[in-house]
Amino acid sequence: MNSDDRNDENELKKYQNHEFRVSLPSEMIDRSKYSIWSILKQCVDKELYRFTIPIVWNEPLSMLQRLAENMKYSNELLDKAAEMTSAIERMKYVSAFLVSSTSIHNGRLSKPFNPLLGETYEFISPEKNYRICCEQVSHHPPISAYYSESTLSSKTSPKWKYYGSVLPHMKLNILNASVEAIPEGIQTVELPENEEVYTWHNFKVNAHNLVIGKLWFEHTGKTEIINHKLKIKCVLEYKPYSWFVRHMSRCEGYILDSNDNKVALLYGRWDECLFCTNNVKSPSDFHKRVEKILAMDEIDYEKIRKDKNYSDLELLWKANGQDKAYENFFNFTQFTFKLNELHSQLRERVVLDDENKISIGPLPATDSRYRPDMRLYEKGQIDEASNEKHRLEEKQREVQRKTESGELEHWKPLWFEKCLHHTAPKEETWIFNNTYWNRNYEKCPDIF
Ligand SMILES: CC(C)CCC[C@@H](C)[C@H]1CC[C@H]2[C@@H]3CC=C4C[C@@H](O)CC[C@]4(C)[C@H]3CC[C@]12C
Repeated sequence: MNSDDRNDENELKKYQNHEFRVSLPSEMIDRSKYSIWSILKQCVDKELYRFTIPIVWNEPLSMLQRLAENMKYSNELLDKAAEMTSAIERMKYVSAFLVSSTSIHNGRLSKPFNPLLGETYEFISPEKNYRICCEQVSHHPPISAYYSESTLSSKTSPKWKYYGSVLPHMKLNILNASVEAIPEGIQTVELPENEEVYTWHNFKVNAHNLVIGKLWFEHTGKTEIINHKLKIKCVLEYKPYSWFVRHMSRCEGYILDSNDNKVALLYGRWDECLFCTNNVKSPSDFHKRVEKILAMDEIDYEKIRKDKNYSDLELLWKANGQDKAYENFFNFTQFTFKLNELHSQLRERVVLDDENKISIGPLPATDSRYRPDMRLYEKGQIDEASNEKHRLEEKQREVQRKTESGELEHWKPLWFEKCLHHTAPKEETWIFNNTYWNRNYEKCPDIF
């Protein structure tokens, strides 16, 4: 072993043992003086991304980092999906993964920073069992693409892949003072060992009470997860809050086999837990029994497992109750704090993992963690952050002008390519070209 190897080993240990920060450098400021409505109401019939919303309504993360957050329960649920021997069971865990990814955004009443064109973000889980790479591939309209994979492999390919793109259309509803964000774009999970491809579209998000009262967000709508190989489907619905029923965040659904027969029922809360039963005879009885569980002050999952009234119930997913949200820190959790931390191993050098497969750092200059405006905002330097944000947007506009006048070549994303989806008919998507992890950043643009 030469000294370089030893150094690598030490660096890797440092990465693995790195104690991530447990809060942000500064608490968020009081927003009550900044009316968001006075700005939003000018945006009727226009796409909201064309308007500058005061920076105090932002959270110190970019949309790319928000997408990386969807990974929080991936090793629990996608690993499990990949391990199941029955396709119906696999579908259950892919569905639970979608629900778990919604839970992460609960209570996050701020707008993430709009990524600059060419901005990237990578996150390798500290346990090193998955990695994700995101890129802002279009500016107007804003499109963020992401690709993630398990770094555990089954034979030669990763155990699972999860990728897609998001274009958040924001629509304003003047009458009830709400904003609706409709994410366009197809999301895919692949389980290579079973040669299965699952796709779906994300739920929309409604922001209520923008004028008076307490701002709150709600995910609603219906979606279908399709296993294209076996034609198995899961239909999932997030119910809007209704004053009459007074139920929040309810999520219900069912799984259909290839002959369109219901083979399983799902019910739960997208911010808390998801239950399932194979007894499809009486959905209303199933819903009632789960409602009883949800009504408990503190759900005792251990007790439920042993209770014979619930013997047919399967708990597919529950939120990690220990990871509490910090109200003074934009409702971030401990997991969220990690996302924008720029620790030395990410900055300085290449570190290889035990099998010399995964290199950790250095980051390209386009990584969201290097965004100066977000860094200032995180420290509570609001005015400086706002000026920097303005400077970056101006810089981006200048490049755009030069592109339009032909002075500069048209920008092509570096790590993703737009094409037709290989499995879902007629859908356009962005596919990862698998070159990012070679860490050759020569072509990275200067955006910050
Ligand atoms: C008026 C202001 C405060 C409105 C802010 C709207 C914000 C909260 C909206 C706009 C776009 C939305 C995002 C659109 C798409 C996705 C992808 C999905 O997989 C998880 C939710 C997520 C990440 C949404 C989270 C909430 C979101 C960021």
